[in-house]
Amino acid sequence: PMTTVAVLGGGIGGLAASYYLCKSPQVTKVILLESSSRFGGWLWSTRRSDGAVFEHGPRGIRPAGAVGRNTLNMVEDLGLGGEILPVTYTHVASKNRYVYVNRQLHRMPSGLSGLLRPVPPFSRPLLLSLATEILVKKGKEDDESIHSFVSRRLGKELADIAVDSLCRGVFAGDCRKLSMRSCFPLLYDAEQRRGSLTLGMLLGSGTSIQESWAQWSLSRGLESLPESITEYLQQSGRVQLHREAAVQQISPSASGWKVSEDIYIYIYIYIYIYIYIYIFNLFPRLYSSALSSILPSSCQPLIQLLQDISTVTVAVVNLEYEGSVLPVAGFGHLLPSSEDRGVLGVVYDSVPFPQHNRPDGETTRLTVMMGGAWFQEVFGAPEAATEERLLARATEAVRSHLGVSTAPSWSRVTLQRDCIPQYYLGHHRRVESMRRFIREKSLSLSVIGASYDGVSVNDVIFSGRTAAEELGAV
Ligand SMILES: Cc1cc2nc3c(=O)[nH]c(=O)nc-3n(C[C@H](O)[C@H](O)[C@H](O)COP(=O)(O)OP(=O)(O)OC[C@H]3O[C@@H](n4cnc5c(N)ncnc54)[C@H](O)[C@@H]3O)c2cc1C
Ligand SMILES: C=Cc1c2[nH]c(c1C)Cc1[nH]c(c(CCC(=O)O)c1C)Cc1[nH]c(c(C)c1CCC(=O)O)Cc1[nH]c(c(C)c1C=C)C2
Repeated sequence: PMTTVAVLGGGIGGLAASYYLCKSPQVTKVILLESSSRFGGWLWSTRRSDGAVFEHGPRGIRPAGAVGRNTLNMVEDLGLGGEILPVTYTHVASKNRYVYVNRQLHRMPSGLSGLLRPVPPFSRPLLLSLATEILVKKGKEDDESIHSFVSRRLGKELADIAVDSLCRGVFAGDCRKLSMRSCFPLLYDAEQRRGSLTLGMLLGSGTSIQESWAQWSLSRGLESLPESITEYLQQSGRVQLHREAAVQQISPSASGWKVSEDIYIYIYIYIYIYIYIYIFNLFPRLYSSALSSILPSSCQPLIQLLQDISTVTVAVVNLEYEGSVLPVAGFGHLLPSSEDRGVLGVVYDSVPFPQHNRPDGETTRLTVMMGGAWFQEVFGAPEAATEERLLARATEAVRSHLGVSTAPSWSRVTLQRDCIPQYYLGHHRRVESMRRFIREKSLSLSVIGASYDGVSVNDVIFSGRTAAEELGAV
């Protein structure tokens, strides 16, 4: 049957779902409703008039695996191939990874020598941890925190320092609460299937082809991606794009869903209500809680499950310094929660992407990420946090971690509220129950976006594709 599909939310997930849907002969019309004045959600870049580019959301996309290849195919299809800025595995930004521990920057162990001898801040050679890991018995729990899983298999020190900081650099979250199974499904599977992470890594999953890029960006910033998808959708002639169209309520009707937002759109959508309308929820700024607030009370169990997925707030502080000020080269450094609860890490944007520097003259661009699961504890309520205070804390971190005592020549503070969903223990069961409820009630609804099956840009785009495929599209 020919269908009209409503996509709620024009973040990268909603745009990707619309992109795949509009390629399907089965879908006659797509209506994309975005509450804010721009599409792209967290993909948000500042392009200064002098040519410098700063990212306030994601800054590097990793091309590995099927989800990574999928995004690159989309990028090529959109004609953005010529704008890709790749960072190879041999680039210093890929080879050098740092943690700031005991008031010092430490390069993370790498290569053979890094495996064989202990490298501070670690007291054991990594090889020893990996070798003994093979002998550790498989866990019996259905779900386990990342910290507990890694302490059990690789030792407490790696869990406290390396994994604690890694989780802050990906989820801005607390590895003692995050679920191993939902956050790192490949490693969880390695234990389940091979009984060991080391063996799992050595034997491989059999599918990954070694790629030469560690990550990539786009010459005018990652926001070019949602911009290009929007253009593509406009040109397709099959997608109606609406900005400033916040969905307030959706309710089931005999033939699909009734979608209501502000008056103008309400009337507009109403015309299409008698056609079968599928609703894709694309993850709202308020994430799962935004979907829960627009669902009817007949969906109470679903509303509850959605509300149980929490999110964290991150303060993103972009800084520009005159001259080449960094004492080290790498992608950036992370801090374990034992070192500083408020500052998650610092990205050395100029190292992987010097093309985004101001073209005339030498500058260094850095981004300090703060808060996350510790936001409230350190900075208080997000609405009360002032830009001045966040900026002062960020420049102080750059001074003490990297020895840069000059003041930045340019800065921008963005408070990204509720920006990263947290997959706490039991997350997989919540998502399963949600999908079961939708199936059992035969609701023509798909839930996609960062709240469910992965938080990276690649995962979110792939979830849009999967939902479109389930509708017979693609
Ligand atoms: C600071 C930061 C850094 C990141 N870094 C990386 C990185 O380096 N690499 C990486 O892969 N990923 C990164 N991510 C993750 C990635 O950017 C996000 O997970 C992804 O962009 C989420 O996309 P989404 O479409 O699910 O949600 P969103 O981007 O939140 O989109 C949802 C959209 O729905 C709209 N909306 C909300 N409510 C309604 C309503 N009622 N009606 C209509 N519209 C509504 C919102 O305005 C929004 O535009 C980062 C995220 C953040 C915040
Ligand atoms: C959802 C939010 C994400 C943030 N970054 C990523 C996502 C999906 C992508 C990402 N960032 C890092 C990894 C680890 C794996 C790897 O290959 O290194 C992934 C998948 C690590 C990282 N993130 C930041 C830094 C400085 C690093 C260390 C890099 C390295 O060791 O090479 C910066 C940073 N990005 C995010 C946050 C919250 C953050 C905090 C400092 C968001």
